[in-house]
Amino acid sequence: MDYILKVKNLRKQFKNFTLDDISFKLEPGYIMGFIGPNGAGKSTTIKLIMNLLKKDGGEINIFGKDHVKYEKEIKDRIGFVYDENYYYEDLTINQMKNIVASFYSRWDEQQFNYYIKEFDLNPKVKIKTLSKGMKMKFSLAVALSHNADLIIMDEPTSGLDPVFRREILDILYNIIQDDTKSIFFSTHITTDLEKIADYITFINEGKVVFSESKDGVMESYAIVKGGMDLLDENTRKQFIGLRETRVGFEGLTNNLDKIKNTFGDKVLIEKASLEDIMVYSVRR
Ligand SMILES: Nc1ncnc2c1ncn2[C@@H]1O[C@H](COP(=O)(O)OP(=O)(O)OP(=O)(O)O)[C@@H](O)[C@H]1O
Repeated sequence: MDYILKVKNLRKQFKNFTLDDISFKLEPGYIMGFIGPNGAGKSTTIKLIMNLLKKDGGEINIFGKDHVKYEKEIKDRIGFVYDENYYYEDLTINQMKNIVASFYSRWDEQQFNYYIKEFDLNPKVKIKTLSKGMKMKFSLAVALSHNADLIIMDEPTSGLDPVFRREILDILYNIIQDDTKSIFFSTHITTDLEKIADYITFINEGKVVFSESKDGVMESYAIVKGGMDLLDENTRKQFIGLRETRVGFEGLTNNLDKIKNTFGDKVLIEKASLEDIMVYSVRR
């Protein structure tokens, strides 16, 4: 199997945080969402993949090659959107584009002009006058205009209105249709991932909780609702996370058979959303 992105046993140690043994793989033609609470290590992982930070251990292969040894060649094929973009604020969109375009061997001017128009950006205005959302649109236009085979984005939809977010999701979905390109992006907007992601990698406190197909995840987790009288020391342990109120409890499980055995039809079982899975897993 050829992977576009392969991260194996990745480690990075900061003074107060350790990214520990992170592994996941992404094949061509798929979208992987990268989720986790604030401070889980998502941006750190993305910076390590992009070699903006030096890893302490593990392997990162992109297009089958080591990401440091072949950095230049690899980055030519990556469309990167990052939350702290490093643009020259005094330049106009067009001037900045001319600089950025020179770094890419497969820059597509026509494509860029298409996106600038589509995203309602005026190429003559200075970067510093752009709103947060407009800057993100500019970054996206650049990332999508050099025929990248892998698009890596750190929270690309934060600060974007719902209409434009939907438009971006459609664009991303279209990009992977030829089965040769892949997209890896972090987000807190889990409903976006429910719409377009094929795989979900969930990290918490620097560790991978799971990295699986979205359908597999959505099938294996469920929300269980019932009366407080059903909970005791033993039954509590069957849940990944629990929320208790005066009227009853809601719990997350990934072992429905066991839950059905224990509670029979005394509980109500509902589908879990990605947000449920994240919230209950984090607040054990
Ligand atoms: N350069 C650094 N030096 C020391 N600690 C760092 C550094 N960069 C990040 N950290 C720490 O690493 C942890 C993970 O941060 P990171 O930015 O990767 O999280 P995140 O999952 O992207 O969070 P968010 O959702 O809030 O963006 C945090 O505790 C942060 O303080």
